[in-house]
Amino acid sequence: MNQLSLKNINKTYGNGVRAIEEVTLELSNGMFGLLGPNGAGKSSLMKTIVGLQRPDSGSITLNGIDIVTDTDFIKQQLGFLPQDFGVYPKISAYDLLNHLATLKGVVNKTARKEQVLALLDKVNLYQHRHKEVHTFSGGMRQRFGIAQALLGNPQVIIVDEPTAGLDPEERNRFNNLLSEIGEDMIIILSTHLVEDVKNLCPNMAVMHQGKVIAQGKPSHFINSLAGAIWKKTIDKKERGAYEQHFSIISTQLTEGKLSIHVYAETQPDSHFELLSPTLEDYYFFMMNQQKQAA
Ligand SMILES: Nc1ncnc2c1ncn2[C@@H]1O[C@H](COP(=O)(O)OP(=O)(O)OP(=O)(O)O)[C@@H](O)[C@H]1O
Repeated sequence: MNQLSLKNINKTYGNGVRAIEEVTLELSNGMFGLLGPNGAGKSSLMKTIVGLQRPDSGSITLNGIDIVTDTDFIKQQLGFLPQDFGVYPKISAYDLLNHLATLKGVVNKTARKEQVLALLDKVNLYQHRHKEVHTFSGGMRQRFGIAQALLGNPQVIIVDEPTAGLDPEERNRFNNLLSEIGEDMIIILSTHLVEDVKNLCPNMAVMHQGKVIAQGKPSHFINSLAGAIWKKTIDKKERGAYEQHFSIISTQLTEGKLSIHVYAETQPDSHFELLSPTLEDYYFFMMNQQKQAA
């Protein structure tokens, strides 16, 4: 069982933005969802774990080894699928993966060929191995990204917003691939999509303005709101009045009417219907609390 421990991580950029503030997380094998709105600090945290930037303070260890100072160790043990891969050179998927495998230190030619073909098969790109990666669809590129992240059998895989821009079918396929590989290693999925975390991750954390504001199991978070999420359909014009009297955590427009979800310990009025809370409700509840505290 792998153990990744982050203790009191801080990072402030040169422009004064405090992107990571006292982040402490404990992760072991399986998928871990890091959820938060744009700008919450997820990418900054990922880059810090990967070793692309150093934290100002705090420690990160993988299986007891300090990976902030021992960057060679983390490079061998880690695969990264960044938010933006940049431009792909005009070479085939096989040649590119083979080249990346060499960079990752897989020196034996036969072993490298075997690994590259096995990975292309794993991510369902074997039949496309002679095509150039820049001609791939978004979903194929992301699956190729997973193949390169898996080179060298890493213990930790980090994927940053991997399904952004994918159509629902490609997103589903990509998520299935993630959950298949997720059992024997740590996979960190950084995303603003609550649904992806709900479907894939047995453990998660919520980030907001550089801080971890919640960490635990999605089911635990959902249960913590049992009996307290209420729904009512109102007229759009009534929104302001409801906002004044109730703690509205989310709104949804359907056929010109507004469906509101309200957090309340008791039934706000007899027209409110009690709901079984979802992870979306928990996430919006937490975001709402942060807004109120600000
Ligand atoms: N290199 C940098 N220099 C200065 N500020 C930065 C830098 N990178 C990120 N930031 C700022 O740090 C904060 C956190 O950004 P970060 O990209 O880590 O958030 P995020 O949760 O990953 O959001 P997104 O999903 O939009 O990438 C933001 O205010 C951002 O503008």
